[in-house]
Amino acid sequence: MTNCCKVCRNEAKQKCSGCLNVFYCSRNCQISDWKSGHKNACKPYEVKRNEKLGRYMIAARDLKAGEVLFREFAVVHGPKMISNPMCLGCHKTLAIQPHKADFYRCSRCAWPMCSNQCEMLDPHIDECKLMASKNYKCPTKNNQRQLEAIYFFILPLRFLLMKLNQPKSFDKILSELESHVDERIASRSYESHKLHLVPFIQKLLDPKIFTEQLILTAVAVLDNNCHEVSMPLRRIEMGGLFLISLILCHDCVPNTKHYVNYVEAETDILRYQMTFETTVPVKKGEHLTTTYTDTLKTTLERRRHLKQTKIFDCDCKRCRDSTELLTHGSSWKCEKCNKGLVVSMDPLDSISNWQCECCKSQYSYEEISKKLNRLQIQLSTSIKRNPEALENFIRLFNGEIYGNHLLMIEVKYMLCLMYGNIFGYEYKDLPEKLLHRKLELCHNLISIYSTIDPGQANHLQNVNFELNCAKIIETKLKLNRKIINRNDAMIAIDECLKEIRACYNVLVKETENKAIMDKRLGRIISESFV
Ligand SMILES: C[S@@+](CC[C@H](N)C(=O)[O-])C[C@H]1O[C@@H](n2cnc3c(N)ncnc32)[C@H](O)[C@@H]1O
Repeated sequence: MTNCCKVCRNEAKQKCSGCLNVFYCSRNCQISDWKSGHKNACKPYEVKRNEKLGRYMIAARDLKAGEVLFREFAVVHGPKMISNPMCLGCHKTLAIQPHKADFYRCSRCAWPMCSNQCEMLDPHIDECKLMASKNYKCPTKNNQRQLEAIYFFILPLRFLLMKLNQPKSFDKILSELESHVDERIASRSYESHKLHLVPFIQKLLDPKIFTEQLILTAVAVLDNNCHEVSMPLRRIEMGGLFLISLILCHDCVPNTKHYVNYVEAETDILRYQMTFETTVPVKKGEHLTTTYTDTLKTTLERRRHLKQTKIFDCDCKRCRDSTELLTHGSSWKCEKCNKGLVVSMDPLDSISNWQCECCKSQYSYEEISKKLNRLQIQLSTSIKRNPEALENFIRLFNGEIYGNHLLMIEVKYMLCLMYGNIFGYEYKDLPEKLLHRKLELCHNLISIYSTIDPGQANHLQNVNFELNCAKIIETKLKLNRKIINRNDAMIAIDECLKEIRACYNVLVKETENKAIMDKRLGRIISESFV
């Protein structure tokens, strides 16, 4: 069957490379269609709506792993409610310089800043003028906790200022975005916003326009829809409202990932660019999903977090399955028979009993929660930078929790990154026993991550990178012992380097990772000469 040009209906051989949905006979026809509307239609996703999810996204065509779905900038961004001291101009985390008594402070509103250049940056100018006009000066706080609390109103204020500067956009956002404001009324944070945030904002903005209800709804919209903008190397830690990104619905096994890159632009507001891309192939019509929580936490923790922050009960395939898709990521070992695994009798009911799959003994929800808390505290007090302490943790609790329990997996991930890389455990110093331990950890982690956060997701790529590094070292050992010949060793090492480069290419799309990844790649390349 021949294809017709979308513009002139002549025979056409070239497909639009963006959406792969339309054909053109010539570049001229493609350009004219782009200008007359294809620019907006040419997207790899479509937005749909249903009763349960509100708006959500589906794939507009078959998508490969690693395809960019969209890139966008935040409409508003700024410090989280509790924030490290940060510059309100460039948003870098601040520390008081040695031998100085205080931060540099904005000459008009007295907020901590990097320097006078940051005073004039875009997101700060409007709030600065407003605060100066109301004679409001940032209070000087001495201890860290007080300092962290002073930022609570900045992001809501920036969002509310849109009502004055871009009223149509603000009203559209407020009416379109889900806030679950009515369900938030019973929460502690709602009460705190009502008591502290509303009166504060109303001192700065006209209470006749900025009513209590408007302010509380705006904050609920932020709480329900903001993404984190986290760039540790740039010392950036804040929140942002990304209007396309927020449409993706949640799944505890997502098929996309996202990252924020810093893009040079004229105004500061354009600097933090969000990219969403697929991590696995997605068929046309399938939901595009993200995670609103941490995929590497247990079902109880993920569902509790989603209920508290996004006000819904997750019933995805992973949450519905008490074995978490056969990974047993939440399972305990039975104390009674010492044989079976203990799983929730109804994972969608957070207070249901748990039961041993083997001897059928039951455990209450309280018992299981207490155990989990105890182990979490124990882990947070283990010296996390020390492999011996982490191996001890595994030995100590091996009898209680299953080896694939996500708390164990967290510890194993730390160990897998440490062996071969940190001082005292670099490959040149690593005993063979620990090299084999690293290989074992990598295989174990890959089997779990491939199920719960598969494809091009960062944890899996990191572990695959590490696995192939360890395999190179193992190959060199075999060569030294003449277990394999030089030619076979070179072929095996080449295969590993191919895998390592593929992981590197995935991970460096997030430019924050580049410097670290370059170092990791450089180290293993220098180790791989035979
Ligand atoms: C960031 S918003 C997503 C976009 C939103 N649906 C809209 O129309 O603007 C998050 C909200 O979407 C809904 N949602 C997303 N994923 C869901 C899921 N897996 N199950 C139930 N509700 C979900 C919940 O109401 C949640 O509070």
